[in-house]
Amino acid sequence: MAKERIYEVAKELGIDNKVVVQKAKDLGFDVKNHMSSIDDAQVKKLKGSFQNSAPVKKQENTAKKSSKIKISVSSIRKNEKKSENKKNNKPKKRNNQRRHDHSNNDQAQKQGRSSTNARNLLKQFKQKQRAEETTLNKQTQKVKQEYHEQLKNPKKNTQPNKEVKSHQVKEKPKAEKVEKKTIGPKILKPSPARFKKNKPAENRNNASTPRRNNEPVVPKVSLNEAPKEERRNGNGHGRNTGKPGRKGRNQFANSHNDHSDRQERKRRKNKKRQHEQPKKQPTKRKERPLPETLVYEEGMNAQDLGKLLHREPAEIVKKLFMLGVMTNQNQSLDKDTIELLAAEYGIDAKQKVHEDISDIDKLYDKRMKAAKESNKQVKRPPVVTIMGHVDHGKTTLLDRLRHTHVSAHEAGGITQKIGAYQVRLDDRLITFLDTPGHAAFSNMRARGAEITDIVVLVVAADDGVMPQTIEAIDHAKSANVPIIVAINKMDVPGANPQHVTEQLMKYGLIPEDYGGDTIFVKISAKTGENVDDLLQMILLQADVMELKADPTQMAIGTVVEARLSRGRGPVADLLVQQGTLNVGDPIVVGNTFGRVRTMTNDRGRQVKKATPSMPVEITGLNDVPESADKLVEFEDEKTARSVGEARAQQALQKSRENVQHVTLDNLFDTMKKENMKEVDIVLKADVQGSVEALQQSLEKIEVEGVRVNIIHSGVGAINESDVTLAGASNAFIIGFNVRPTATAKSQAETDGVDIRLYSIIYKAIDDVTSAMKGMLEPTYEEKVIGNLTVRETWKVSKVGTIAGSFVDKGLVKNDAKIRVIRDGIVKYDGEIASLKRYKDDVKEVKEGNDCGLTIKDYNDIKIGDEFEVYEMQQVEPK
Ligand SMILES: Nc1nc2c(ncn2[C@@H]2O[C@H](COP(=O)(O)OP(=O)(O)OP(=O)(O)O)[C@@H](O)[C@H]2O)c(=O)[nH]1
Repeated sequence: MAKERIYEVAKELGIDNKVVVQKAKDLGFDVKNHMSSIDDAQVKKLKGSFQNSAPVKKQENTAKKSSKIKISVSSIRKNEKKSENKKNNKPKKRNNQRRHDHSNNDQAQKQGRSSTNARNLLKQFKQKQRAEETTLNKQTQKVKQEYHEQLKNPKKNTQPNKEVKSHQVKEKPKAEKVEKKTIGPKILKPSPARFKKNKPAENRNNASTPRRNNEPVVPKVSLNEAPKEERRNGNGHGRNTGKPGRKGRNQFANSHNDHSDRQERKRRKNKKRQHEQPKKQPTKRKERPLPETLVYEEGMNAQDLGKLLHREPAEIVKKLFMLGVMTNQNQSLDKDTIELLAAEYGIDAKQKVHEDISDIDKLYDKRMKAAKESNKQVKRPPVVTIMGHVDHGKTTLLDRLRHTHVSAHEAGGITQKIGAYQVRLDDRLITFLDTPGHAAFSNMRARGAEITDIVVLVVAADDGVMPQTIEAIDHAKSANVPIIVAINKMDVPGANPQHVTEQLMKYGLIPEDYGGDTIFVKISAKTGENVDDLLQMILLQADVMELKADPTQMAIGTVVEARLSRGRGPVADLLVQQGTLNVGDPIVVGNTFGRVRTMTNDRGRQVKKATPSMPVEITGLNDVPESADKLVEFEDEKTARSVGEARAQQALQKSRENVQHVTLDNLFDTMKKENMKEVDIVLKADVQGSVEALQQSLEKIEVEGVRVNIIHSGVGAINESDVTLAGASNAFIIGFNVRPTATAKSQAETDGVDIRLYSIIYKAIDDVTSAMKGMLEPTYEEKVIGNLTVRETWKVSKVGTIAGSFVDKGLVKNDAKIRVIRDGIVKYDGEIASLKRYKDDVKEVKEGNDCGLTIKDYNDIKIGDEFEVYEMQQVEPK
């Protein structure tokens, strides 16, 4: 049996689905909605039931349609009404009339007239609608004309009628928009596409008429086309009032909806995609082979080790668990555990050695060593220091060299005081340090700078060997620097070079003529006699020493002098020792850092680079370094900065700590700690005989392979030079029947140099021997500080006997020692346990006061006992 669905029946009848469904339900059919099916009989019955009512429905529909039209028309009229003056009641009446007609029609529909009537009715409505449209157009035309007039004469028509005003209000935004678009030179013609899309009617109208500036083209169009637009838009059948605000709101709502819809769609899509795609399994780390050696750092955790071993941290944790170490991935592991783990994996473990880049001394030494092993080494100029006794002609010699051998060869060269300068001889350079004397030399040495290759010892031929000559010899020897003797003032009539030579031979400087290896040159700094020979000899000595450097590596050097310049900031005169220093290089100098900003040579010329042994003055450091500070070039400024800052911090820390020099007291410990093979001593005595006697005795001392080495000995008071030398050589000073000068004493205190003074030779020898054997015990002496008498005693349980005493003489201290004397016999010798004055614990009680005291482990105190209070005081060795 054929079945039909309700909606099919409704379609056939031209009736609304809902009505048909309801009817079917009324007829008792089992239907739920318009999709429910009914059999033929039911179809017939249903259709039959609509025999009479169907036309009514159709009529209803028509009525609905007409009502829609009516709404449309009424809404237009409503708009119109707004724009028109409300005083005009005529249209209202007409409307009322129409409404009346319409209600009549409705009534007729309700009374169930035929479909023909309905169609007629519809026709009537359409006619009316057209008629109304015509009226509306006429009115619009009128408004348009008024609007034109107003635009042409805006001032004249200051009081437009309400109708016009209403239209203006309605169209204002558009008009403004257009005016903005059309006025002014910058206005561009709107794109045809957009124009067409937004205002098709306008486009059509404007096609024939050329547009002029300020011509209200758009208002004309919009006014004309407004109703058409409304219809065309079909926005709620004329419900579009044309109000920009509302339209805007709708647009916003729509766009908002669009946006949220889009988001919603996107979200759903993503969700779907997520759903579709099976969850990605975490990719398993590729199994890579274990390293041969595990280079670890203490404190690494399972994650760090996992990275090194190419294993999952979880696996490491598991392995450790199996080894009995309970840990998690982030827990730091100790050395043993890491090595155990490495053993479990069957690989070697090696702890990473941290290189402290802030230790520039190490870096300096490393580069120095690398340069010496380099095959890119080239000859470098020797660095010379001139030493000698006062007034023997050091400065004169330096000046002569500077003026003759610098100016003569370098055009326009006037030497600059930059701590060092270079002289030229036969196209070879020699660098002279501009600070003569052994003090500066030893100061540099004391600070670890050994920049001098050759010492020129100036001895005046008319004066001979003097104390400072000897000091200079000792300083040079101590630094292992070869000496070239320049016997000066040869022009002076009383010059006796032979005598000088003989004197110097006593100090181990044997000329080649006498079978030695020391070069002697007889010169006159004043006249310049043989000065070239001296230079030749220096170069010869340099050749013997094979002084070379590698200019290709990163630069290292040493500061000769440094100062703060007013306009240029910190300035350092330095000597490049290895590599080449360039302008712009990041450097660390001592505890300062920076970039080489400018570089000036000894002739005051700006240079771009400095090669080995070349003295230059540089700027660009953040602070003033000290002389003898080391310069080390770095790859980048960042590292240089961090190293410099770290060093400055360390220096600050160090300055707070006391630097310990070798003293007789710590000699044994130092010997053991520093694995010393020689104990260096500076020896000073009142007479040469004592010096020799002491020197011989001291040099005979030998304790477990360690010997005494007298680095300098002399007659006279201990002076600053002795202290400097001792400080630089980590030696101590022995003075026999001599005293240090005031300045030497204070310098020794500052530098921590130990000075021992003796008047008995064997005592000095004993002390040194004992110190070397580690047996030099400090000597103590008993010193009685007070006497007391016991006047009262109290026995207190847990405390013992308290002796109420009176201080007869001196004082009593709570940490002093005490003797109990009864009838002249010492009854007990011990320590004070507590000391009180009244009820308070006190540190000391002075003469004429009462006090209460207890004695450690002794309670047999009686009234009338005497106490002798004493201290053990260290006695300075005499
Ligand atoms: N006749 C003569 N006089 C010289 C010679 N060399 C130096 N003099 C003089 O000796 C004096 C001292 O010379 P300096 O060069 O100042 O001696 P110095 O060693 O530098 O002295 P200090 O700086 O005090 O350590 C000056 O008057 C010089 O003119 C020389 O070769 N012949």
